[in-house]
Amino acid sequence: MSDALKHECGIALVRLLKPLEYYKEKYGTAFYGVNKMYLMMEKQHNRGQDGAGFASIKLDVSPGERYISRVRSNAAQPIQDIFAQINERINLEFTNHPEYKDDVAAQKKNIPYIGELLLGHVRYGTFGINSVENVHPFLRQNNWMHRNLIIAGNFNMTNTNELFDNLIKLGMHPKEKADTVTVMEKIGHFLDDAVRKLYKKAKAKGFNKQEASPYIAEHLNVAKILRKSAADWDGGYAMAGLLGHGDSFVLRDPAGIRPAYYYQDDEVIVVASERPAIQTVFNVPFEEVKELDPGHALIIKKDGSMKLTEILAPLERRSCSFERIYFSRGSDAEIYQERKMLGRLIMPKILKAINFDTENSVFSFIPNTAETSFYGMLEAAQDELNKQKNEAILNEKERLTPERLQQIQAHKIRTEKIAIKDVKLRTFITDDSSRDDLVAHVYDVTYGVVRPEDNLVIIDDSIVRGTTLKKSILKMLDRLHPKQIVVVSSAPQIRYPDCYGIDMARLEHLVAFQAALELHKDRGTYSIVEEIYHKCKEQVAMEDVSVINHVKKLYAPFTDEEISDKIAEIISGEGIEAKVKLIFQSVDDLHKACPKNLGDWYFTGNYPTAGGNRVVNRAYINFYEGNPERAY
Ligand SMILES: O=P(O)(O)OC[C@H]1O[C@H](OP(=O)(O)OP(=O)(O)O)[C@H](O)[C@@H]1O
Repeated sequence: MSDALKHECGIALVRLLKPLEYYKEKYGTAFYGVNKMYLMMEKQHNRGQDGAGFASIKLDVSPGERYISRVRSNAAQPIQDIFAQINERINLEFTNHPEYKDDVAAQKKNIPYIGELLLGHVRYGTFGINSVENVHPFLRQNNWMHRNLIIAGNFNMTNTNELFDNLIKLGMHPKEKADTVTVMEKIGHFLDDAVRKLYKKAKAKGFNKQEASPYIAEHLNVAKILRKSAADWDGGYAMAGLLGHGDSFVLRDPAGIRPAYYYQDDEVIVVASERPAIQTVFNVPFEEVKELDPGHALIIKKDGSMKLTEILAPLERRSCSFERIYFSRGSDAEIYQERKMLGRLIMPKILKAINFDTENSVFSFIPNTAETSFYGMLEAAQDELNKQKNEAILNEKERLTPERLQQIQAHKIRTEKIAIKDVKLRTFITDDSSRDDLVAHVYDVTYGVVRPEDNLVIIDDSIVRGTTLKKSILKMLDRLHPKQIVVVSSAPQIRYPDCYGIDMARLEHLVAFQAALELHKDRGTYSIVEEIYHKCKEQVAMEDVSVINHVKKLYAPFTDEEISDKIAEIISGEGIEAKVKLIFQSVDDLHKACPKNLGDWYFTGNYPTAGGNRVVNRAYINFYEGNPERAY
């Protein structure tokens, strides 16, 4: 959406708890961890298609031997690209050294990428430069093993500038302002500090420099380092890190905005952004994959012991509902039911829009994410039809003939595959410059199933900027000549920017915001736009906690339906012959469907951290002043 660099990504961490020989013996390869990591990343490719990175650490290597490997790619198919590179190198080693085949110790000593500790990352950068330097994991290198830090995160901080200034106050001179660098340098700073203190202690105990290293590794208090580092972070994050000697961690933000799940048995400890990635790759049931609590870190020491520790006092839980609606894979048992419920709950509004005429209505969806909510919508439509049939039978029971009964029973809900998506790509997470063109070409429609007297009911998971509908879908649906097109959004209206990962940074890009502006113009109340601007300006120098979201005032005079109707007008533009009706989920029903993910700031303007209000305030000022900068 504009020009800095943010991340809505997926992470995967694998720690092998047994010696590599064990995996060779049991699973036929010492590269078991690498293979599992490949699958874990593949199963999370929905979270990022712009870049992928992999890092691994070998435990207990001799000085002079390489123990950290990393490979990153921003190629077109980045996950495949990094594993092609990894496999090519491994195969080359085996071809040149057939003697390594059954010698795991030789493999570990001589072949890169193999290791006991592995970290993977898939990146989605909606905008900005997609250079390989921006792809995680990031590395902070040092000759002391335990000072090496490798970071990969699914995160967005609202206060990167403040964090950067705090680093300067610590006397640093960071080489970049990028949020990952800022976060990594912060952890790095406290890691260095902890190492220094432990070295002093070791010295006091009479250890020489060489003896001090294992002492430091053993006593390093990762929780304490994270506590100090994260104290001033404001944002949503699941941050994974490896330390060169073999400790590792994943830290989740105190409001639980970004997701993190883990699983442990006697062979592995695994962490991922999504539960099904773990379930499928390790073939474990739902209940055995646990969610990492907000504000907590999962810390694995080099010796394989694992601890869950509170790092920051948890805030009110406000996990991102957009994860459930769109971002996560719908194969998660809970998410699948939640998406179906979203489709179900919106049915009463649909029935009203089609005047209960199930006979002359075709139900369909915009691929791919909305498919699951379509099934829920269908179940509810089926219930309605059954109700209509029952009523007809009861009304006519005195005069019912077998023919008439058969006629009533023959009535079916009409479902068709109307919209077709020609590429398996997520357009929303494609950078802005190429998106309009992409959405215009990516969809196609099925001809010959819609009649002129039909309502065409089509569900999408969300309408953000409205470009998918305006530039592509509506024009194509109109070529089928239905009487009415009812576009249903399984998500409520997106009215406010998001600054915690699902990147929607510019207010004026949101079609709901544009609709509110138009409504004020229509009603002669446009002066409120300037009033809100002044209120926002007054807040610029305030502390985050005191800032109020004045943008709510822009929407306050209108009902949801008035805004929906105006959006329908905006996206249908000129040239659409069918009547276009737009239906959005209500926020209450969203919460009913997704009770564990109550984070709804993009719909309600109620931000989960203080930084959110600063961001919406800034976004509004930027809009008003025509400033194309990002709000955070
Ligand atoms: O209103 P807009 O700003 O145009 O964005 C909303 C659209 O973007 C997403 O599609 P995407 O292609 O990313 O994913 P999908 O195939 O998983 O549905 C989403 O499903 C909507 O269709």
